[in-house]
Amino acid sequence: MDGQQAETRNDEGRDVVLSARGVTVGFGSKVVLDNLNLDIYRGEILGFVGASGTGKSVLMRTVLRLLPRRSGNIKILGQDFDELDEPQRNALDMRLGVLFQQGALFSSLTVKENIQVPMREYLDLPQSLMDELAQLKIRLVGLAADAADKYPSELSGGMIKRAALARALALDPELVFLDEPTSGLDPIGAAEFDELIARLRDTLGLTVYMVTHDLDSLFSVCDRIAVLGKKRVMVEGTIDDMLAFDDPWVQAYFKGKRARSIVPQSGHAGKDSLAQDSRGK
Ligand SMILES: Nc1ncnc2c1ncn2[C@@H]1O[C@H](COP(=O)(O)OP(=O)(O)OP(=O)(O)O)[C@@H](O)[C@H]1O
Repeated sequence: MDGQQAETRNDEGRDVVLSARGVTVGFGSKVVLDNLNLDIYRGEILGFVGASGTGKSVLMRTVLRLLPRRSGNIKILGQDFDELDEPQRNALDMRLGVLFQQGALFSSLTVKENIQVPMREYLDLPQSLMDELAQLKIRLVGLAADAADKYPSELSGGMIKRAALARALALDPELVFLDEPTSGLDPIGAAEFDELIARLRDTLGLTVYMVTHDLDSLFSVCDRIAVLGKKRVMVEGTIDDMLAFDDPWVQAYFKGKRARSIVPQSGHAGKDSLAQDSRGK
């Protein structure tokens, strides 16, 4: 099977890069996700929210095959990992980038060496070329060239996020998973990181799956939002869809005191108008 050619269009002609159907995940007697469905479309930034402990990380880890699922089907870029052999799985893995919470850089490796970890794992390149590629990624995420030889302990929180993003982009992925990328950053650092994500999406054509608690991120860069609750995706769509959705948590989240200072509450909240009202003002 040629994975690159797999059909990924849905009935409406949209290019679905990730499709989860009937996904159930649990631990012992505890069911965390029950019959969950989700689609992510090519080129979008999908913001994934939900109360603490609802299973956002569990879903991301399940999609990345770090956790087993009890049932259901997940297709990424038109392919189901369960149906692939090892070389095909590796080829598909190379098309995905992941930024875990807290950056998760290897503390004993420099930034350059961290970025080269996936290159070493999946590619066979001469060191000089890997050095050049690492420098390209470092510039791409807005770090200075001399960050290459620094260790994570020598970097600020914002620089660590950028270095981790550079590592996630090491293999030029099509789909990038970001787990709370702006957590721990000050508002200006968070806004700059959001802008970087949006710019990379625009220039590289990335699709971004972003778990976040950051209302500003949701309103300034996300094209669509999915809300996890009651063990499934309760609602997915635009801000207007969120504002109109009748659920106490969704209402409190999108119409609460903090949201009121960010989100236009009158409906027809286009993303551009949201961006102006958000942290970037
Ligand atoms: N390996 C595990 N073993 C047992 N229970 C787990 C495991 N991983 C997660 N859980 C449980 O699954 C539920 C969902 O956890 P998860 O970390 O996905 O929540 P979350 O929505 O990402 O929360 P937060 O927003 O606080 O990060 C929690 O009740 C958690 O205790």
